[in-house]
Amino acid sequence: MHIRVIGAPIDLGADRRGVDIGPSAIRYAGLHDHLRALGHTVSDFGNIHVPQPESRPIGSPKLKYLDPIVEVSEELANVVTDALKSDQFPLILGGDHSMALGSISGVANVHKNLGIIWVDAHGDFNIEETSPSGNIHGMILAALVGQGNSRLTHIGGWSPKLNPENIVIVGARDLDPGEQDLLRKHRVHVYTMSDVDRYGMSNIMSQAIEIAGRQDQPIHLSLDMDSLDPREAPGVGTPVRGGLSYREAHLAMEMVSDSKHMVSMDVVEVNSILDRENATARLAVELILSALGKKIL
Ligand SMILES: NC(=[NH2+])NCCC[C@H](N)C(=O)O
Ligand SMILES: [Mn+2]
Ligand SMILES: [Mn+2]
Repeated sequence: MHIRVIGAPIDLGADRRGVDIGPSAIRYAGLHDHLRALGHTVSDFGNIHVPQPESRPIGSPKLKYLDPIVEVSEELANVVTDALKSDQFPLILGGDHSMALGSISGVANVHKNLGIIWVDAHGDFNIEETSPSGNIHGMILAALVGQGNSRLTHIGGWSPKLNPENIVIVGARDLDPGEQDLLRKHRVHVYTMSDVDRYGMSNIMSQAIEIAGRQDQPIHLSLDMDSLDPREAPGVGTPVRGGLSYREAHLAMEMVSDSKHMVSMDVVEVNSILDRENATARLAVELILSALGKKIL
């Protein structure tokens, strides 16, 4: 496979600075060499341009940095669409999760019935009215199904990008009250950490792949590193206790790889300022490799 690495050093969607270094930290952890050792060819687009928060007004406290986030999303969507049209597999490195608005919009330009596996402690299904923070990284999935501010929903001039019934969230353990109502109302499939505890990751992922990949649908995998337990992934801005174990996360990635449905992937929320000796970035590389075909034997 030809993998196109695309950096999205965005921290406009989250409160804490440090995720803007994520793409660099993940590259520094040896991403390209490891991918090549797996037999892939790799090219690197570099990073898309993201304005510094200090250089732009924050705007409404309910939708912080809306203008620059929309600009970045438009650009990222185009870069991702171009990669897919050149038969390349886009691997997008964040940045906070707001970058998935651009990446998934770009994939949706090419794949009309797209399934999503969203591995995350959070639902990222808030709208302006339900968000406790005004941080846009917590609103991205809702925007992609056409809910919320019309500038977020209409990246590329069209909406909705996703059918909520094609979305599966795995690893959820911190959902805001209004966000829970929205997830139920739109019938998004949510596997919480208690589901993972009860049924095991193997069962959960078989179901997730069946739902997101039904009728041979392509799957986009969005991996938020805060899905992992903070003991494994300390370098994230919004850590929540009780997350995925090291092996549960690897198994999830291995099963997505085996499904052969995945057409694109993002890895987000690596916060290098909060990380310990790049451990979270190194774990991100390991999980990318499992998702892209690495086998123990
Ligand atoms: N991508 C993330 N880490 N999202 C965290 C979202 C936290 C919270 N639900 C909010 O809306 O602010
Ligand atoms: Mn997230
Ligand atoms: Mn999260």
